[in-house]
Amino acid sequence: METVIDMQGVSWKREDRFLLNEVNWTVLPRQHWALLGLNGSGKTTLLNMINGYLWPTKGRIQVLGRTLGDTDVRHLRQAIGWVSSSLQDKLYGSDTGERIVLSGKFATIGLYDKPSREEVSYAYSCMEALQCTKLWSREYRTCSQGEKQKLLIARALMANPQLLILDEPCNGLDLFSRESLLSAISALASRADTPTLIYVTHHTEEILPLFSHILLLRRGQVVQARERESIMNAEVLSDFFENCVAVENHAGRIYLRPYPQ
Ligand SMILES: Nc1ncnc2c1ncn2[C@@H]1O[C@H](COP(=O)(O)OP(=O)(O)OP(=O)(O)O)[C@@H](O)[C@H]1O
Repeated sequence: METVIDMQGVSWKREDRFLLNEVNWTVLPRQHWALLGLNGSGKTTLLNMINGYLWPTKGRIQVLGRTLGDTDVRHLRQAIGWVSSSLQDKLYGSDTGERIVLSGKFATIGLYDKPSREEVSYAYSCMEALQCTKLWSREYRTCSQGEKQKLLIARALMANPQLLILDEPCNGLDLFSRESLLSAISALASRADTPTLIYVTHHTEEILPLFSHILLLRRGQVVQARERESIMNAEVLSDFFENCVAVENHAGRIYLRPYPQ
């Protein structure tokens, strides 16, 4: 079985400091992973490696069966959707939801080619997957943060990726927009043709039960990379955060409280 991601002994050193240190991580088909780490733990650095934007100082990386260094990364990137909020401000505010999503097919900012009828219908189905078809004719600049995130994910689906990285998608969302986005992600994951999902976050309660595995990253090192059940408990999470935390489980989601010593 072809691995989705396979990192072995991956390190990245800058200015005498290891920003990633001996990272081993294997993602298999039909797994969905959450990547949990505090600010500065190395999550973005890791994603940059997976997408071939950074080169490891040491170690080997395979993504979708292709070894980085041995493959055309531009080709590889077409099979990876990387949704991060940094893209939000680059898109044209006057474009409609339809055009924003369709532009994902061509990986362009703005739409320059006339899409076929099939492409338009596929764009609609991507928006259905994200429960945001009501944004079809809406100007992008009039969308809320949560609506923009849904459009960006639908846009990434337009290229039919095998791997979809959701990079802190709930940042800046209020409680209800966050729940609406998480519910859309949950619906997306339940579809038969869903790509492998990697969900990057600082917050355990965003890690929906659909994420079968969790990688805990701290100061550039993998602390744990295992099934969610063996990670989402007070003992492992207190050890990981180096602070005592109490956990509350609501519908399979884990809410943390700092625990007075
Ligand atoms: N090009 C670089 N040169 C030197 N240090 C860097 C470089 N890029 C990142 N760093 C440092 O590496 C560490 C990890 O950064 P990274 O952005 O990967 O963390 P992160 O987990 O994504 O953080 P956040 O959750 O805040 O986005 C940080 O201390 C950062 O300052």
